[in-house]
Amino acid sequence: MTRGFEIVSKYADQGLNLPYRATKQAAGYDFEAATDFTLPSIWKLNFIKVLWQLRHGETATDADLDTAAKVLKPYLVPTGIKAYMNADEYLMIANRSSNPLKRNLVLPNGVGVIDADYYDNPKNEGEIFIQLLNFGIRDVHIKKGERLGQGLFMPFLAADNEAEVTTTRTGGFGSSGK
Ligand SMILES: O=c1ccn([C@H]2C[C@H](O)[C@@H](COP(=O)(O)OP(=O)(O)OP(=O)(O)O)O2)c(=O)[nH]1
Ligand SMILES: [Mg+2]
Repeated sequence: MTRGFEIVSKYADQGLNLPYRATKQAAGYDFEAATDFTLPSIWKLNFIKVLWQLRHGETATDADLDTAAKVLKPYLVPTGIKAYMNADEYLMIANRSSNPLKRNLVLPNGVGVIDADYYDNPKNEGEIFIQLLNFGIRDVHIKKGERLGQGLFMPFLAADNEAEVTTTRTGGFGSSGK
């Protein structure tokens, strides 16, 4: 076992496809969405707020801003996939170049880094999520099976004289603290 992909147990009977390379020499394994998913436009509420303000001369309340904040954030789109790899490797998640052009979707984290110790973590079994932000003016409806992004297995190097790291990964997305 060197590196590869598996389906997360809770998706076992959902007919998911493992990530795959679309052409002979493609570097990235394309990941599909595990479920239908809606990515709200980050502008929508802002437009409504501004129009409301222009028409009625009222400023937005804190409650309005809280509602807007729910939409103005990146979403974690589930893939139902986990990846195993050697200890000196990681899986880089990159956007598909067609996503910004065709669907106004960007990876707000630039690239995603899937650590080798994320695999089978106790919190979510190592499920990989693709973080996406919809900068278009309309909501984007993703269908199960649509390709969201690509994963590239990469080697990494460690620095000299590094203090021994003893912390075990328990999850992702801020699990190791601030
Ligand atoms: O696009 C991404 C990025 C990360 N992850 C998962 C795998 C990764 O191993 C873990 C932690 O990612 P990272 O170290 O980049 O985020 P963090 O904010 O430092 O979280 P943590 O404190 O859990 O390390 O979250 C994803 O599923 N998708
Ligand atoms: Mg981290």
